[in-house]
Amino acid sequence: MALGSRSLQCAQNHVRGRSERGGGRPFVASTVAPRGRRSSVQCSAILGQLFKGASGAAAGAGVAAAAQPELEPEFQAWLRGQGIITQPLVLRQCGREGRGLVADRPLGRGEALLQLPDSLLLTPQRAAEESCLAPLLRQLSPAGASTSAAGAAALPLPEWSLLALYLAELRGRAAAGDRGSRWAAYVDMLPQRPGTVLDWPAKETRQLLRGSPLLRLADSIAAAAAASWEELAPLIARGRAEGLVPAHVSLSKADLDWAFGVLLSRCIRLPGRDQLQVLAPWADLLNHDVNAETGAAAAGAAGSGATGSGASGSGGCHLDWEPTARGGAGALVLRTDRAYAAGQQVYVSYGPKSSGELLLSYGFCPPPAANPHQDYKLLVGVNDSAAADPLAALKAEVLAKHGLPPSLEFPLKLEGLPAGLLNYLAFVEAAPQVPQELHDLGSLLFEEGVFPLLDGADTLAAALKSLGNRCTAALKAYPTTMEVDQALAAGAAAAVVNRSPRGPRGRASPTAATATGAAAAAAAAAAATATAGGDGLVTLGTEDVSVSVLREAAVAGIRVRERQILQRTQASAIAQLAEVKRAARSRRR
Ligand SMILES: C[S@@+](CC[C@H](N)C(=O)[O-])C[C@H]1O[C@@H](n2cnc3c(N)ncnc32)[C@H](O)[C@@H]1O
Repeated sequence: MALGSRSLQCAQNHVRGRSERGGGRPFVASTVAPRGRRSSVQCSAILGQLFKGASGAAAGAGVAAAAQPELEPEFQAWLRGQGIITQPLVLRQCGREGRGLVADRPLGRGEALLQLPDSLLLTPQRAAEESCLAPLLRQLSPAGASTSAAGAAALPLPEWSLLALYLAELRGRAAAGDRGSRWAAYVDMLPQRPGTVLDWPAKETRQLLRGSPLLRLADSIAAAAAASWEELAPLIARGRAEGLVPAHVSLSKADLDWAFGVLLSRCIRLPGRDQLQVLAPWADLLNHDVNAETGAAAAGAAGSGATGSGASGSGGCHLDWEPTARGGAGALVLRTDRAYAAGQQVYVSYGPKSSGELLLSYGFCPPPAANPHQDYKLLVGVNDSAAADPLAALKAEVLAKHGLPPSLEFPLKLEGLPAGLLNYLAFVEAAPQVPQELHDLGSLLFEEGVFPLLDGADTLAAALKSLGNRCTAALKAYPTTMEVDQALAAGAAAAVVNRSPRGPRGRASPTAATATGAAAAAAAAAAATATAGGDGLVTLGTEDVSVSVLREAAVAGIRVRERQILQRTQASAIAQLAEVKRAARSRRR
């Protein structure tokens, strides 16, 4: 097994992406309707949105482009007023995905479909300049300033905070009927509830994600939003005290929370402009294709950030800033990755994200079994196994020497072990009698890809044993069993679909809606806890209840897949360990 520093570098890049996401970012469009009773058809629509995946998003799925009333007419008129030609794409309702952009004539590969000039990008710089707090933002000391990712002017606050602050202000103005901003028509078409994890009740988040590595992601998203609020709250208070904030603009925490959700699910990062993060009206109506090639253009940002990097595979157009477009003035350009027939929806990729990552950052959950990016992110670090590893500091030092952090997330998949995992584990688990041997061990593992004997013990065997143990512990950490999760995933979905369409508070028996026996009983019990009725029946009387039940079902489906990945990894570690031991025995003979 020769895994060298290159493969470890790949793993490191992966983690770096995640921590960037944790740094905060944007977005989710939700078709969730306002509070109130909803019909089974509406519930099914929400269900469809959460579980969206293989069917509608498959490249090639057609959306009738025949004459239909124009969607978001005011927004589209505003775009036209700005000189934007939206053809040959038309805005359509695309079923479970909400609004989306559809070809209205056959498109060739590599065609430029959309060219947004800089003036139509809501950039952090622009947000700072147009904010009602601009005088304060200008005064912020250069010491506290950060340089924009685009390397342009120094920004007084992080990009995400500036965009959120201005979005929240725009929302307040819109709510008060103030149409003075030039972004008013854009803000009007943004979803009221982006549907990201920031919309989930905190207690529910912890309960739902217990045992899953997704809890770390949820925590990092919440922490980024909280940090941003901490940063903005005193500024807003000062602006209010100085009379800078118009009386009708609340700039409340709720407004900011909404803005964080919008950014998490809609912000776009532009590699062609040094990773500048922007909101791009119209371009942010592109939906995600789970089958698009890794690294394809992305609308959406969360974490690894919506990127507009090159799309080479199917099902993902390329979206990025092209400096030579518009006669050298530059523009955000969408290019087709292949030919499209009239009526086909055009997709981008939001990045190689697991269904859980999509659920938390964008509010929809493709079936995990159909998502090629589904994984279980195993966290491995020098301090995570033994509370007091006397060699921890030295290990961190050696890891740093090899360009590696003291802890790393490795994406376990059904298909096999991530590159570099065993090398990293072998190092983390090592306990040499002579500590300085860690230096040589690091060089062998990370530079040469060799697993040496350490004090007579096989370091590869130690890594495999550790991996098996970690999978066992991870499997035990889930609060539910596989059987219950399978029933929950199937049962809540069926409960919604089977709900009687008659009567605003129709009920469906979870027993009828789910599997039989113990699994059905478990689903019934779980469903009962999610309803106000307490009579063991699923009552989908309000949006919150139904969304909560559906979320539970989506997360249960994710847990099922995570468990399958852990079980297969565990079995593989055990089999490889047996092989290593057999080989050692035969060498001794
Ligand atoms: C950048 S917006 C795309 C436009 C969005 N459909 C709208 O109506 O505003 C991202 C949001 O679109 C929806 N979305 C995108 N791709 C999807 C997919 N494959 N399945 C279900 N929903 C999707 C999610 O609500 C997501 O938060």
